[in-house]
Amino acid sequence: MFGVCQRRAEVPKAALRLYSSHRKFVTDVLFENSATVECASSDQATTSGNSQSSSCEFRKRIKPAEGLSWNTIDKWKSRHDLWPPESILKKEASIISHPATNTIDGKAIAQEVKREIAEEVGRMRSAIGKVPGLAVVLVGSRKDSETYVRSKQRACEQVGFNSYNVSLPETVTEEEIVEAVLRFNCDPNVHGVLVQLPLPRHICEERVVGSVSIQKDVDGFHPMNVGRLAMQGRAPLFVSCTPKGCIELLLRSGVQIEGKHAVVIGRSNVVGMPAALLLQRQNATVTVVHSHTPNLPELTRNADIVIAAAGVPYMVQGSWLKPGAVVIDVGINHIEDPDSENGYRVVGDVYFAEACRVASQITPVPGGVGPMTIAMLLSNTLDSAKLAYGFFEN
Ligand SMILES: Nc1nc2c(c(=O)[nH]1)N[C@@H](CN(C=O)c1ccc(C(=O)N[C@@H](CCC(=O)O)C(=O)O)cc1)CN2
Repeated sequence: MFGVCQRRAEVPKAALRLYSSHRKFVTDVLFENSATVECASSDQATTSGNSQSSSCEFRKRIKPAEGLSWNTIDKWKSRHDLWPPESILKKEASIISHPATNTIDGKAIAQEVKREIAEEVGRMRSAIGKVPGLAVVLVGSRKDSETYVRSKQRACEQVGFNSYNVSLPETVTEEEIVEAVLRFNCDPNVHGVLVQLPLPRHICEERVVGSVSIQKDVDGFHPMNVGRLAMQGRAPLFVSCTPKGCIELLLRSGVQIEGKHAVVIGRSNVVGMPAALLLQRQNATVTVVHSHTPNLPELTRNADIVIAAAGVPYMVQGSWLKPGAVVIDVGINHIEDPDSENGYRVVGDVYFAEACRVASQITPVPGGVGPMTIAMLLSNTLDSAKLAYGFFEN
C-alpha cells in the first residue's frame, strides 16, 4: 500500500515580471520551474525601484541547496530583506584575506568515518564472509545527480561494499521506478536502497520514496523513519544522511550541543526538519526559522549553533551571528562565475568570508557537510547490513 500521492506544486507557466537587485536569483529559480520569465526594463519597474538592465543575460541557472525542492526555494524569493548585497555575489568579496583556522574540515572527517567503516567491513568479511550492499536507482540524466551517484559508487568501492546501480530514462513511469525499488527490496545482498533525488516532475516522489523498504531506507526518507525520529521514546531505523552528517560534524569537532540554543534556517523534510529533531535529541533548545519568519537575523544572533539550510546563496552574513557561534552550512548553490571552467562556482548559504571572523567554528562549502552526506549513507548501510546479518561486535 502506498500513501496518498501529493504531486509537487508547479509554478504556473505564466509571464512573471520581477523587480529587484537580486532578481537574477529569483528569475533563475522560476526559469528552472518552467515559468516563462519576462524581464522588465527599468522604466517598467513598479515595486522595489531597484531594477537593473532589461536584458535576460542574467538568466543563468542557480541550483538549490541539496535536498531542497524548487518549491522550497521559491518560498524564500519574496524575502528581499534577506538577500545579501549584490557586492557579496562578486568573487573578490568571497575571498578571505586570511587563512580561516576555525574551519571544520568535512572532507577530512568524512575520510575518518570511511576509514572506520572500511575496518568494520573487513571484520565482517572475515567473520561471516559477507559485506554490505547499496543499491542506487538513478532516473534521468541530470549532471549533478550523475556525479553524486558516481561518488556513491566510488565510496562503496573505497570501503569494500558491493554496489548495485540502475539507470532509468527520464521518460520512465512511476510504476517502473517502483518495480526497480521492489526488486532491490527483495534482494538479500542489498542492505540499502535509495532513489537519487530530485525525480522528474511527472513522478510522485512521495510514492517512490514510500516504496523503499523501511529496513533498507538508508536515506532515512521513509515517512515511518521520519515519524519515529519526531517521536519521544521511538527510534528511527535510519536518519537522513545530511542532517546526520551535521550532527556528526558537531560531535567530532568537540562542540557541546546539550543545553545550547540552536537555530535551524529552513524546514525542509530532508534537512531542516530532521536537523532540528536531531538537535533536540541531543538536548539542544531549537528554534526553526523559515521564509515567513520575521526578524531572522535577530533570531540567529541569539544562537550558539546555526544550521543554515535555506538554499539562498550567502544569506547568512557576519552580522547575523553571535560571536563564538558554531555555523554549519548545508547550502550547495551554484552561482555564475565566468572564470571557472564550467561557468559556475559552488557557494553555501553562509557568507563565509565574513562569518568565519565571527564564528568559533564553521563549515566551508564545498568541503563541509557535502562529503559527510555520503559518509553517513555508508554508515547507515553498514548498520543495515549488521542488522540483517545479526553481526554485532563487542
Ligand atoms: N536520494 C538522495 N538524493 C539526494 C541526496 C540524498 O541524500 N539522497 N542529497 C543530495 C545530493 N547528494 C547526495 O545524494 C550530495 C550532494 C552534495 C555532495 C557533496 O559532497 N558536495 C560537495 C560539492 C559538490 C559540488 O561541487 O557540486 C561539497 O559540499 O563539498 C554529496 C552528496 C540531493 N539528492
